[in-house]
Amino acid sequence: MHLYNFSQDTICAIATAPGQGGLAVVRVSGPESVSIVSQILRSHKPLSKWSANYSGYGYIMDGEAVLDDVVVTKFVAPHSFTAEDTVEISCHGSLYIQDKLLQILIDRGCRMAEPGEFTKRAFLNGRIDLSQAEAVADIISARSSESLKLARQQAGGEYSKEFNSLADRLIELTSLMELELDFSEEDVEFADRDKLFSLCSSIYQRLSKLLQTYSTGNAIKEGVAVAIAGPANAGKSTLLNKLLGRDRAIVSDIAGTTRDTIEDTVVLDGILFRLVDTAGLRDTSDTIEEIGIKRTYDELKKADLILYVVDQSALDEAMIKNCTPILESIDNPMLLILNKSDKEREYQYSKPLQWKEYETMELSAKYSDDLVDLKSWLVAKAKLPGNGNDVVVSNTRHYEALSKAADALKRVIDGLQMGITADFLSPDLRICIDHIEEVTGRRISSDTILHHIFSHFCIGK
Ligand SMILES: Nc1nc2c(c(=O)[nH]1)N(C=O)[C@@H](CNc1ccc(C(=O)N[C@@H](CCC(=O)O)C(=O)O)cc1)CN2
Ligand SMILES: Nc1nc2c(ncn2[C@@H]2O[C@H](COP(=O)(O)OP(=O)(O)OP(=O)(O)O)[C@@H](O)[C@H]2O)c(=O)[nH]1
Ligand SMILES: [Mg+2]
Repeated sequence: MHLYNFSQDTICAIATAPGQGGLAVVRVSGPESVSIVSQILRSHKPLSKWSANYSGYGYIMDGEAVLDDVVVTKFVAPHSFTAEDTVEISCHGSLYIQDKLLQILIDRGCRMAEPGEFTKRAFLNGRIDLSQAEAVADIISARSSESLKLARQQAGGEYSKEFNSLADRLIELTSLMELELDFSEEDVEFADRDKLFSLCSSIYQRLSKLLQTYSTGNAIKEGVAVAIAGPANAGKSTLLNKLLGRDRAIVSDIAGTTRDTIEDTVVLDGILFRLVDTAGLRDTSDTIEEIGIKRTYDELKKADLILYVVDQSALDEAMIKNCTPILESIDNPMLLILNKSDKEREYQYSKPLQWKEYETMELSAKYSDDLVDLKSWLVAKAKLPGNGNDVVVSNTRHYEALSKAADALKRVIDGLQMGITADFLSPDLRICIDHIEEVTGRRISSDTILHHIFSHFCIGK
């Protein structure tokens, strides 16, 4: 671990959103923060004399002229977000003032921060681990209470503790096994095979359980993708508009109204949904409509949830015949919506509806006031099981690392069952530990991986 491995450079960036605002915050972090800012700050006493965590009023000077009056906060290492000396300048949010202030800081020896560099420093200086650093980015991009909850869980200690303790249990075991290798002549067993087996199995089960939380966890983080599909004229766009609470898509009684996919978001019960209205499925000779229908099939594959809408009043045997193969090809959780419940059925089909196995809901997209049951269905399908405090994996990097860890552990378990000796088991145990430790970054030293993670942050974070 690189505890208090302070960087040499002093970096600066605007931490607030780009553009004009009421205020803007410029952050400066690194060993020269205090001395650089004190050169351009006129205040009741020199910045170097301010106590830690103190905020005070002053003037930023551009040579002899006042650029702006500001509030400055001083943090003293290691008690700051980056664990370095940090100075924050809260100025008026004019674009000119922001640019000029950065320019002055750079002239005095600061370097423009790279995206995520403040958080990267917090990680490199040991204030937070890698999964906590990633959680900072998730907190910033959270758009719903549930995604914020996941991000805050990962930002807190519990998430990392789970993975560090799994790794620690395996490390203890591996050390015992590797001890055996040192005494291989003597044919001793330090690590009891039965205990080893039950420990590996229990960790494997835990990993599998955590991996299962990913699809829902990631959907909550990114927004749950809901495809609205079905035959032309079924009322898909009407349903989209009703769920959004506004007229987003064009509705008409002409079949083939929607040609391209239309996407918009809505938050239901704290969960962000990405609703995708699609081109109605029907045989067509229109080239553009055909492209739209191909997109519908793509959306059906990508969606987390599918609302398959049919006009129950217009259902006849031909339509049932057209829809059945599509319905059968859908693997994702799906709700079959029998729309236009306000309308009488035009055609009494001879056989009972053969779609008994599908979850079905009858409604009127056009005339019902509120689609309470449908909204509850969406929320129930998107919610995570459990009490809300369980560790949930929502980060793709973590998911990949944990999948590899589980694969390696599976090989160990299989090997134990076959009575394989310690020298063949310990490499896979090591691989498993390394992958688990990738999550919290105990085992990440690669600059490429770090660069990849932090370059996705905003500048100033
Ligand atoms: N103005 C401002 N607001 C902000 C941040 C910031 O950096 N500056 N944050 C940035 O993300 C978030 C808060 N995170 C922070 C995390 C740690 C420390 C800090 O100074 N920690 C010290 C002292 C702790 C204490 O006094 O209890 C430490 O950990 O030693 C500050 C902010 C959100 N709001
Ligand atoms: N009576 C009744 N009419 C509805 C209902 N839902 C939609 N409609 C009508 O059905 C027609 C088609 O609605 P749309 O929402 O455009 O249907 P669509 O499935 O998006 O159609 P395409 O985009 O062509 O695939 C419109 O005239 C709507 O007003 C409903 O619940 N009851
Ligand atoms: Mg439509």
